[in-house]
Amino acid sequence: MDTPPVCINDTTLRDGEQTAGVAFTPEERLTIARALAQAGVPELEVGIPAMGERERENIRAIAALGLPARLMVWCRLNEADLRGALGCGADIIHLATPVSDQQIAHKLGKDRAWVLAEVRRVVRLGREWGATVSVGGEDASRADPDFLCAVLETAQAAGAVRFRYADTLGVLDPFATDAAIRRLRAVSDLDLEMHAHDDLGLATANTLAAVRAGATHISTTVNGLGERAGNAPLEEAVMALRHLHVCDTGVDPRALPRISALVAAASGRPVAANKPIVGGGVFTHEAGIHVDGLLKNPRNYQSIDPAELGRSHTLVLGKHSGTGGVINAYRALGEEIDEVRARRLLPAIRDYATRHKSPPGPSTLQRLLRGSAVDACQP
Ligand SMILES: CC(=O)SCCNC(=O)CCNC(=O)[C@H](O)C(C)(C)COP(=O)(O)OP(=O)(O)OC[C@H]1O[C@@H](n2cnc3c(N)ncnc32)[C@H](O)[C@@H]1OP(=O)(O)O
Ligand SMILES: O=C(O)CCC(=O)C(=O)O
Repeated sequence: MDTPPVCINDTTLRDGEQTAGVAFTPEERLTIARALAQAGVPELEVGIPAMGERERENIRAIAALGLPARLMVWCRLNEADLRGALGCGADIIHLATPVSDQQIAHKLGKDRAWVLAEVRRVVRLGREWGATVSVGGEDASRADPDFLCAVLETAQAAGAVRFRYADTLGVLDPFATDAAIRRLRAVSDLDLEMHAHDDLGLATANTLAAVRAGATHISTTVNGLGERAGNAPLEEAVMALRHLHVCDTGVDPRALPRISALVAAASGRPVAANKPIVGGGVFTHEAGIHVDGLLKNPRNYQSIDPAELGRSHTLVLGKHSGTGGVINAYRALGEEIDEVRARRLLPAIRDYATRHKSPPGPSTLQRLLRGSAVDACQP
């Protein structure tokens, strides 16, 4: 099923940097913003002006790059934050308010009527001051759906161009996401942004469900950085939309591994080997049956062609290897061995991999080959 194009709003430099313990230098922020824009990410959420003059300088420095991406800044829904955001050079000022009764009462000490009145007042003020305004519904996934519709209608009537639906605590599954976004879509044609968190490992799935249900924008972060378990990873969203929804986000997949490495270094958060799309091990194969299948035809065990990402398959030997993999590994070293010889080598290869917790390298393979030749001469 084709889905309409969706606009990625990458928030690595806002929610991503909110990961506890992560702080980018001003230079890292510029490098990350540049890399994302050059890769084709159309929109970047680049910071929180209310944090102070230094952060506003950081935001202005990104704006001064003149990148081919729209810039958004995050504000609380109040006049002071809005005022601080003006003059930062952002294209969109995002004004966020809690929308669940829990947060309205126990974080703000207010009520629903106050929230609606503030949406009306502060969004209008932003419009009067010449800003393009987006409204964020924090904790939308725990909010009363009827109230959420009222917030959306109020925001639109006041002149907001977008509503961000935040699953702030990552409590949705794709079915609940579908229902929630469809409900909003039914009452309003306002642009809708899905902002998913990964507390239950469902951020990417929920983001895709939101797109199917009519979301026009999605929040992502590189490597899934973000509060607690993080946000929907940019690399997963781009590749899942491309493969499952036949949706081209405009982001060049070949740029994703480099951006992932850049953000991993700048954040001090290494990427797990099995992290989808960008993990070091996600195109590496050891198991005999898989290696045999890949050697016969890569499509036997390939969902994503690693070449799409500028990557390639790597075959290694280990405890689960079969003779096909062993013959292939020795061929790569210029040694032609037959199946009998390969089978004779397997126990030593398995033993090595078990003891070292890593595949044998070329010199070890040569040594094992010489050892097996000696063994073969024994009576
Ligand atoms: C779900 C999210 O990711 S929201 C984004 C969260 N990001 C961050 O907090 C990172 C940046 N934050 C900061 O630098 C600081 O928290 C600041 C500058 C925004 C505010 O700092 P302080 O004024 O010292 O307040 P502090 O952080 O202690 O408390 C937050 C205040 O904002 C209020 N607040 C929280 N969300 C909102 C909102 N959407 N709209 C209006 N007020 C809000 C809280 O009620 C609290 O105010 P109170 O003390 O009057 O009750
Ligand atoms: O912009 C918003 O409203 C969402 C803020 C956020 O990061 C969240 O709720 O998870």
